[in-house]
Amino acid sequence: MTRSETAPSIWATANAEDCLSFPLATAFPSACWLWRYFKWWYKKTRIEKKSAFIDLLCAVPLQQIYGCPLGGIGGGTITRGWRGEFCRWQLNPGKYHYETVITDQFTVCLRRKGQTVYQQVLSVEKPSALQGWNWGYCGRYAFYHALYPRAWMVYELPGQNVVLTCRQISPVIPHDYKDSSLPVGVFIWEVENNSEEPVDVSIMFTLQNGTGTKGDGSGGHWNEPFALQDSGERVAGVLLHHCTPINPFTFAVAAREKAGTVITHLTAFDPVGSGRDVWQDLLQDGKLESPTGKSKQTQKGEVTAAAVCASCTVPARGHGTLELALVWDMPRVHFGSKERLHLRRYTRFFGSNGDAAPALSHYALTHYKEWERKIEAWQKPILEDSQLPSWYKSALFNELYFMTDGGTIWLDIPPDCLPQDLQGPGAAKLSHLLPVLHEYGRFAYLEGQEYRMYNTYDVHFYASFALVMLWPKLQISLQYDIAVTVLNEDMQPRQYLVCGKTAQVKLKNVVPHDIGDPDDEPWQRVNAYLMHDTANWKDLNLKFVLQVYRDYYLTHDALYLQDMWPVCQAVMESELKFDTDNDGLIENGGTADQTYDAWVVNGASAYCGGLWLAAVRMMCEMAEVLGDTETRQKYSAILQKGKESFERLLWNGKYYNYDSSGSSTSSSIMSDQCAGQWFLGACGLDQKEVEVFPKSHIVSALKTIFEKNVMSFAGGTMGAVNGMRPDGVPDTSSVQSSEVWVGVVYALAATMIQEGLVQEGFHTAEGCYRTVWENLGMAFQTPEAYCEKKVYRSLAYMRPLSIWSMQLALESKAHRALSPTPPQKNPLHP
Ligand SMILES: C[C@H](CCC(=O)O)[C@H]1CC[C@H]2[C@@H]3[C@H](O)C[C@@H]4C[C@H](O[C@@H]5O[C@H](CO)[C@@H](O)[C@H](O)[C@H]5O)CC[C@]4(C)[C@H]3CC[C@]12C
Repeated sequence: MTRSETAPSIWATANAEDCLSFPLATAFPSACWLWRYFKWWYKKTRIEKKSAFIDLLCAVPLQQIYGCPLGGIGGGTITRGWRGEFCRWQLNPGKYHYETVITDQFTVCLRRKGQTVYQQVLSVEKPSALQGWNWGYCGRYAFYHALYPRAWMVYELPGQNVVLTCRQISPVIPHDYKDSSLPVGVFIWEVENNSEEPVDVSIMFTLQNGTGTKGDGSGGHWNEPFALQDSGERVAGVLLHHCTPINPFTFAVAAREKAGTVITHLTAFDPVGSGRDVWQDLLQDGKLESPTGKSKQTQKGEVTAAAVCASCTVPARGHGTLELALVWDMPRVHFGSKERLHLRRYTRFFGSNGDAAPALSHYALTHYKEWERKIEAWQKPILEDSQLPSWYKSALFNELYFMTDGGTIWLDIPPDCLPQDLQGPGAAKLSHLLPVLHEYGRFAYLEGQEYRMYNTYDVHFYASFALVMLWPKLQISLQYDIAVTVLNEDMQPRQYLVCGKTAQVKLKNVVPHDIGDPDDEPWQRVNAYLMHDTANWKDLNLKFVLQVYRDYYLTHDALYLQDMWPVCQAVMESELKFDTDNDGLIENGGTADQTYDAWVVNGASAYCGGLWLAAVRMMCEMAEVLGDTETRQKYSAILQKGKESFERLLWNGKYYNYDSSGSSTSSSIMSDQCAGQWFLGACGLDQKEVEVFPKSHIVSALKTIFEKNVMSFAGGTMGAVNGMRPDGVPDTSSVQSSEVWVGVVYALAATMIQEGLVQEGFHTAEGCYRTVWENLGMAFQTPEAYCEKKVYRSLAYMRPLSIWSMQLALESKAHRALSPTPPQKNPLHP
């Protein structure tokens, strides 16, 4: 199959064998750390029989096969490959299973003058299973395009003068909090008959009862046909009940019946056998037998599948449409601990009894046109902007796949059920917590498919732009959840793996690293990350304050600001303790005590010091809005002192030094040194009258980064390396200083755009996009990091969602150009 180069689409060339996942050997010289990790890993995986939240001994193998995932937000996802396969499954929240289920296919049957003339599985595979089917479609006649949340597959049927286009649509719609939560995807097949005679066209959708795991053969699964008529619209298909003890679910394969369209089915067939029965059934008359009644329950060791077929006649030189859908209804979920039952968001609209698959199918097939209209209205202005390069349009929308395919869960919190973690003292202090959670639910996504922690906060800081710009209520809800955990503590002691010291899991008045592991009980037990004790991290608290103000600026939600204000004060009080010499600037502690968790930083630092000053500035701003004069005065004084210290300790005439420790790498050029300015700019707090960092210094630092970290690295074609020595050689003092972090690069590009270095910003970001989506073939699995020489780390990662901050920067610039208004005007609410 060919992936068309017509932008925006995706294209991959690299061989998986050329690429190395993060080699464990890079963890040396810390043999003690390795030993502690191994002991912990052994206990977790071999004794407790659970999986490790980061499994360094068992990385996910790179497969350059992925395309656009199916499904809305937080109801589970099924990713299809660009060859059309169903290959990545996340139905149990936050847990991935990477397996192509060969039974899951679309097959086309063409009939002319009452004779079947062509019947073909639309797959290039030639598997050993289902030998009775006609496999091996010639990939040269197929084309794939993806622009999330939609994808298009075009099949030119050889020798038939017929072209099929399958439009795959998932309900991922900005500012929509209902349809966006639905666990559905539709496949709209457009048939173009370019021949001089009519043709009968059938599209058969086959699906295995299960996701390709051992559970498919555990017995007790069964299928049944269904039809649902409502408001004059009828859909029909087969339900596949997957009856596991934990998180049972029902698939529906469905099609829309309308004048001229016939829907037929086969309730059950054996996907492990030759498949001849189903093949012959279709071949005979382009329809399936359509038996009534339920199938038998499967026996242990037996697997079952079903088929649904939609058929119509397309006139000579005419056009026809067949509409199919896939639905998965897993309304009630347990996380790995199995302690509590949770309801998914969509149960609010479709019930939680596990019988919603017919209604969901009906809804999807009768609403997809509206979804398409809304998606088009959202994407069109960006796609039609001739100033923007094609690669950017592809990157902006396609990186959004992680919003659903980040192990995402969106829970409903009904008014009559209060989760235990909301019954503590923290929750009581937040007056609008419950109204927000009841109205918009609870949202969590993984740090990465390989780093299984929900809402990793130092990383979400970057990704949060996508959430606040597209689903602001989910960002507000997430922030409320973080605020609750700030006010709570977990006194359980545990040993941290990197330093070996024992300390409690969570301190009061500090922001947690993450909200928990989906294989445990997230929200109830936070801080799944046990590499470092993050109570000492310097960035987490600041990132909370920065997001609170940014969210307020973009949403104008005054109740949110009021609720968050005491929490901001509490975390800033904790943070003030890190200003050990009382110079108005915090100091790092000589460990890797921030998001670069393997890059040691000591004393004042450009990254954390810059975030600190930005947060102090925002404290002044919030105090002003809330009329808290005392606090404003307190933080204004700190800001004055801190600004002076920052410039004195770190400014070297060209850029801000990495840190002030005077070590051999203190003068390294960090690509992320302007992170504080990035947030200030996003909130309109970068104007001359209110600037924290002198404009000339920021511009000079960004130009230096562009010259050194971008243009002197890999010929300027791979984005910005995290750390560069002033002589143009990457800083190899730590594993992470010589990496490129895709999400950091997109944030850097946004900062450049904010500061008027627009060409530089696009050039910088383009390097990452082309490296990941084109050269490394990592479409729909953008990693956290890669090195110059084809080493990558942590596939399918949260941080690259920061690309949406580039979009915010562009919108702000356009808004300012149109109306040079006073500072602090918000582009989302002009
Ligand atoms: C302990 C080693 C250092 C030994 C020494 O200096 O003597 C560490 C060297 C490399 C580390 C691993 C590597 O950095 C990748 C993983 C990072 C992961 O943390 C998440 O990743 C984000 C950064 O990419 C971070 O922002 C986020 O907050 C984290 O959740 C933790 C596991 C790593 C495998 C890490 C483990 C320690 C090293 C081996």
